[in-house]
Amino acid sequence: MTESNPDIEISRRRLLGTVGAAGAAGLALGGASGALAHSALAGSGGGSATGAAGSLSSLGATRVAFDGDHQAGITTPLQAKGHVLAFDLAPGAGRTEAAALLRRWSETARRLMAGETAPTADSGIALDAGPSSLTVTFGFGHSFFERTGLTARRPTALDPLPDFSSDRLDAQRSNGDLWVQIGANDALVAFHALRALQKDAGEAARVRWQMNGFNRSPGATGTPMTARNLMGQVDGTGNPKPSEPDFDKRIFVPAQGPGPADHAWMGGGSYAVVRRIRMLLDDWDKQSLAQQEQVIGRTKATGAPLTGGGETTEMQLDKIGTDGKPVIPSNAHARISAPEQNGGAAMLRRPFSFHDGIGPDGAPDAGLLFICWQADPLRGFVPVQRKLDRGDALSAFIRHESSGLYAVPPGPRSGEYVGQRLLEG
Ligand SMILES: C=CC1=C(C)c2cc3[nH]c(cc4nc(cc5[nH]c(cc1n2)c(C)c5CCC(=O)O)C(CCC(=O)O)=C4C)c(C)c3C=C
Ligand SMILES: [Fe+2]
Repeated sequence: MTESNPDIEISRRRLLGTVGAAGAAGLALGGASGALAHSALAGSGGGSATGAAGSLSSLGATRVAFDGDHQAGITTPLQAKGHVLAFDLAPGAGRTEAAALLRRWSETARRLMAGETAPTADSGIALDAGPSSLTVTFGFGHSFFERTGLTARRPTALDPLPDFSSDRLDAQRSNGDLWVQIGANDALVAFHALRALQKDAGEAARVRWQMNGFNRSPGATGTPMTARNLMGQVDGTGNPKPSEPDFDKRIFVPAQGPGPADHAWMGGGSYAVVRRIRMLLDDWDKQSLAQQEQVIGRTKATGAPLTGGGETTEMQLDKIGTDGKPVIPSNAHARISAPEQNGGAAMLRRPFSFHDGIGPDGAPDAGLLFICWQADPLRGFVPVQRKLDRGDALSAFIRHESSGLYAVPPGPRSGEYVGQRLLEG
């Protein structure tokens, strides 16, 4: 709260009124993990958050913890609104400026995620709203380490992704020194955070690219369910679940090693692969329902495998139909990307949809801001994308237009800033 701004103080009091009976103290969700870790990761966002708190009366009241073992925004349920952006350090800015920036960003994120105003010159955009499940997540790109003289501490997992034959990447909208992901269940809360963080960057860093995304609003469906994408598919079914014994091992870098001591700062962190994937929706919509379902290998209505059952029924990949062909086609997206087809390679997909208007050809510039999380991209995204690149039926309907890989350090301890163990270790 800025003491110099009486308007903001008044609004903070109003906000506490909004929080109401649930009580502000009872709304901080996350605890040790720094984020909600409910099973319905891709479900309707606040659905599981609301369930956890029981008596929440307002979607805006839900709060995700900033401090914790892992940064928020990885296992947090999908939020309705997202901004993802990359910054490059300004010419002349190095490790000192980067450390000061991460300190400012962390202070701002910590406050905004708690439903407070920005530390300096709050814009007022989010006045009256609660934290609305706001999360802010920070990562480092490959180039950050040269800029800051920290190449000895750069993990090999951050080596550039290989080229894929179907890539149509725009370098201006790819990579970057620093990456920020913002998610919230209210568009104004999300934009407020975006403005505050951009102002914090000051002279130290410039926006390289920025993308905006969305998901279904919590409460839009009768019961919380797995998300749908802009092709209309149920998307997220096969995600690893936090309740699975190997979840942490797949998604987070082990707290102790196994790498050299120089890389220990990433213990508890994760790697984010970020891809703007355009959907060729006019071509997709020309396909019959049966054709669309063959492309994925699952039904459109429920997301159940074509081999039968419900959404969470295992796919029977060896089941042969009356025509003598596999019921789930050999080039179906869900078959090719399944962990059992990729030596166990798995990732946590946590995307936003995007729509950036209509192009000159009348086609929507829309698709998926594909964001996936893993302990090691060489055991997650890379082998799966290599295989999809060679023979995915979905390839005819999508185009990878930008790409980034970021080392996302662990969550901060109380009073720490994100990345402190790298920048001051
Ligand atoms: C390299 C990783 C992947 C990319 C890129 C990707 C793009 C992409 N996917 C869909 C839609 C669906 N994907 C589904 C499953 C699925 N996809 C990947 C990986 C990538 N997808 C994985 C690992 C899985 C899970 C496989 C499994 O565990 O069986 C599905 C099916 C439902 C589900 O499990 O989520 C859909 C639908 C789109 C539209 C897209 C690019 C725009
Ligand atoms: Fe997929």
